[in-house]
Amino acid sequence: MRRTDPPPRHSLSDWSVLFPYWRSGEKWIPLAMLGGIVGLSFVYVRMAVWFGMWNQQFFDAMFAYRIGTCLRLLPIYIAVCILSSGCYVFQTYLTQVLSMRWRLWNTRVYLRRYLSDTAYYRMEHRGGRDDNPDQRIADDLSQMTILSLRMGLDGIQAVTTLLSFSIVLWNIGGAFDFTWMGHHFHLSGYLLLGTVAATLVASFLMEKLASPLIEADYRQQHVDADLRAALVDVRRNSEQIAFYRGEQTEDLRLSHYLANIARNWRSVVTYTWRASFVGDLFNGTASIILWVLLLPKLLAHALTFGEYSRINAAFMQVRRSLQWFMSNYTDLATLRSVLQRLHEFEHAVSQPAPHDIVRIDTAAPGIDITNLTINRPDNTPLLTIAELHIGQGERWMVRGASGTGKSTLLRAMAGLWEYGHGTIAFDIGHAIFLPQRSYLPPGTLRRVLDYPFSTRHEDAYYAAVLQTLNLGAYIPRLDEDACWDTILSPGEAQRVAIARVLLSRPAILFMDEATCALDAENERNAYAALLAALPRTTIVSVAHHEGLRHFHRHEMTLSATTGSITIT
Ligand SMILES: Nc1ncnc2c1ncn2[C@@H]1O[C@H](COP(=O)(O)OP(=O)(O)OP(=O)(O)O)[C@@H](O)[C@H]1O
Repeated sequence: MRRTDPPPRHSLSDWSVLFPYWRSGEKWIPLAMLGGIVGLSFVYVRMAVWFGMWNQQFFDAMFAYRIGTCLRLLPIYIAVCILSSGCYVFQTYLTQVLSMRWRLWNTRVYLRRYLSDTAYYRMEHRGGRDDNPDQRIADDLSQMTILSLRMGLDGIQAVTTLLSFSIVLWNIGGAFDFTWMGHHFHLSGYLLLGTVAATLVASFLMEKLASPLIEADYRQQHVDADLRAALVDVRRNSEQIAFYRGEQTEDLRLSHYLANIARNWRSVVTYTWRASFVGDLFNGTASIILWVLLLPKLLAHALTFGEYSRINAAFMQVRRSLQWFMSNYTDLATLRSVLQRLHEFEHAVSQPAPHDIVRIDTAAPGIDITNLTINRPDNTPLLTIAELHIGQGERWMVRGASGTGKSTLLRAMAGLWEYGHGTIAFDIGHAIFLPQRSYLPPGTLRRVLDYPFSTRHEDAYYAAVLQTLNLGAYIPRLDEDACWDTILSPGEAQRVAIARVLLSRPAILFMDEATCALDAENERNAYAALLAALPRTTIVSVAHHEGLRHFHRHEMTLSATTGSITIT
């Protein structure tokens, strides 16, 4: 996301990311669990109502010095306490299990969508708001399930509590009769009305003071992610930075992100402080509010201690449940920004890959290009190929000055370039692309050599291929689990990538300066090995080194001035 962009407005459609799990084929078990959790909430609230009645009986007996009644009431209380704690523990357990199941399901779905149809590549190269997919998949999904379950269930419990204790408060609060300016007033359920009015005033104040917290929280997630991404950048490029001794510049860059965090954090602190102040003030003054509401009863000497304790419990419960929105304000703010980010992510992964450059998967040997125009992202033309046929087993060298579009041509062949139009036909399923910098995933060297396939070969085959490419020293380390990306030199990494080709024996091979880090002898050796082992494989190779010309029968030279190709 560009930092100058204001955070987007929250919209109702953001909430749609909550629903797919509950409509999926797996919905029955989670729905049953959810039903169990909600059922336990009702039981829990029913017990709280019972505790209120017990309080009244117990304290009335206590202040009437009826010790026998008190002793009779105590064991029942202990039994219900144990039952209530059991309900609470079981409910917590069910909620945690449900939360994890939901998170795992969502993460699997997101990963599938992120990794399908090269969405991960397009999101990275298009720019825009859909940054930090790692944060979306790893953190936001977890937060979404935990927060929405907790808040949803607390919300249900708050409503149930509110209804149950409102009835209690209405019934035992009685009416308030008074005369004002010569008129007689009769106010039924005034205790309940007074409690609701006081809580709503506090909630209104809270909304006014703390609503910017949502935006501040949204920005906070972004600035935190920026710092994390910059640190990953330093880790990935540690060697280059160390060679340049770029520590100071990196320090400045990281400090810039840190300053953004600090700046936004100040807003978060201010808005949180405001919200907490109103919430805390209201909590602190609750007993005074109740005292004021009870004044008519006190003045009329119409309140026993048992009644007071029951009213107090009911008042607190009604207040707490009404206050649910207030006390969860920060969580609600976080949930809304999490949903907003996930919605943006969903929007980004669901953007269809443009297919203006049509790739036709054909079983026919060779490659056919028709009316191909490749543009730059700003739609200015870069390269045009009217008609080109590359026959099976032919070796083509692609040449041209830097920036003429050689790598972009290969990107278009791989279906990764979306600007332009035309048709490219070849056996897509049996083609391999070798970029200049190979990807070496963590794991054993054997796994690195097999990537991205899971086909296993005989040990002797791996050994022979490594030996051919002068990588014999690594044969004993085939099963060593290591970070090969940092262990192997760039030239060795390129030879490992060529070893992959020799192992997987593709019908078509595209290489983009895939041997540029090798010395002349190893480069010649690598090409000779490829040609000897794969005589029927079609090879299209972007290369600058003159020494490679004699490994190719054909040459395609890209022109910077005309944007066309010359074939020799
Ligand atoms: N993602 C991108 N966004 C904007 N411009 C791009 C992008 N990728 C490539 N280009 C532009 O397209 C042109 C061709 O780039 P390309 O990498 O294909 O050149 P090349 O011929 O392979 O160069 P070199 O020999 O230096 O590797 C360049 O002007 C480059 O700036």
